[in-house]
Amino acid sequence: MTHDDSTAGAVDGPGGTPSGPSPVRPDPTTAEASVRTPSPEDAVLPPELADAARTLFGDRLDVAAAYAELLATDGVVRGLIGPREAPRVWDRHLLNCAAVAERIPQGATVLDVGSGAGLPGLVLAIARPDLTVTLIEPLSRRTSFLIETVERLGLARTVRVFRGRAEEAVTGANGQAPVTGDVVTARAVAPLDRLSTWCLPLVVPGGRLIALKGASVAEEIAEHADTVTSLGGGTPEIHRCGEGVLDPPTTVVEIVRERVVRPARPKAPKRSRGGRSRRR
Ligand SMILES: C[S@@+](CC[C@H](N)C(=O)[O-])C[C@H]1O[C@@H](n2cnc3c(N)ncnc32)[C@H](O)[C@@H]1O
Repeated sequence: MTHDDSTAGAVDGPGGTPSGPSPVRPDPTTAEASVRTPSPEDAVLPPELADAARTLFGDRLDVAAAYAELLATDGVVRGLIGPREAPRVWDRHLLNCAAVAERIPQGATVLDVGSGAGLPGLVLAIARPDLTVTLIEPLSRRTSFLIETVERLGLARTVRVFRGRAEEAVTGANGQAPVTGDVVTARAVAPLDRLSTWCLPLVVPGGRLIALKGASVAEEIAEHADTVTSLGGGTPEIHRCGEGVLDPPTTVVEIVRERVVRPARPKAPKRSRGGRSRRR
């Protein structure tokens, strides 16, 4: 496959996109589907998803459709999503991500860590023009696509791209100022312990991390609850977004940043008096 590790991994990885093919499209796992030339037709909204798309995007549906087309064509050619994902852009990517908008307060500042091709950050910016969104992504091939897509979709007023890792975004890097957000989102980036370590420092106190997760979210929470607490996070809560609109709804875990915990400073090596070793 020509695509890189990003969004193909998102489907099977810890990010929790729903499994299974779309109900009416031809099976995209066939060899034929994977070698086809990317076509704008792949991005046409399937009729059975039209109601959900209208509900989630409202009068921004035309912008969402333009993004779907960019993902299914340019995004595939540039290796940002796998060719098998092209016919699934609406259900597995756009609608899955747009459902999360219901968890985000009006006018919030949102940071999307590990955006890849813009998921979920760009989708949220499309669905919710009241949000100010920063897409945080370290890989240049992906940030180039993101910057161009933001321009092409006319989103430059509300969306910016931070090129770097989440850990760098806390302090600022490469001439870019540090960023914080009321809400930090992530899909398919890392397990909850690592994700909390990277993302909670980016959340303003009282704000929240919203991570899109899959079916095993409860086990993941049980495994990493202590780490989350040690980082100042509150009790992780599971929510289902888009209930009655999407089948299945999108599962998220939310963690409020309740306390500000500074990272532990590494211990200085013990020095003996007079600079000499106590051992003889
Ligand atoms: C599997 S992809 C998921 C992309 C997108 N969120 C999606 O759902 O399609 C993981 C992304 O996280 C990015 N990433 C990995 N570690 C990161 C870090 N420490 N800070 C920011 N982004 C990171 C990678 O470059 C990659 O684009």
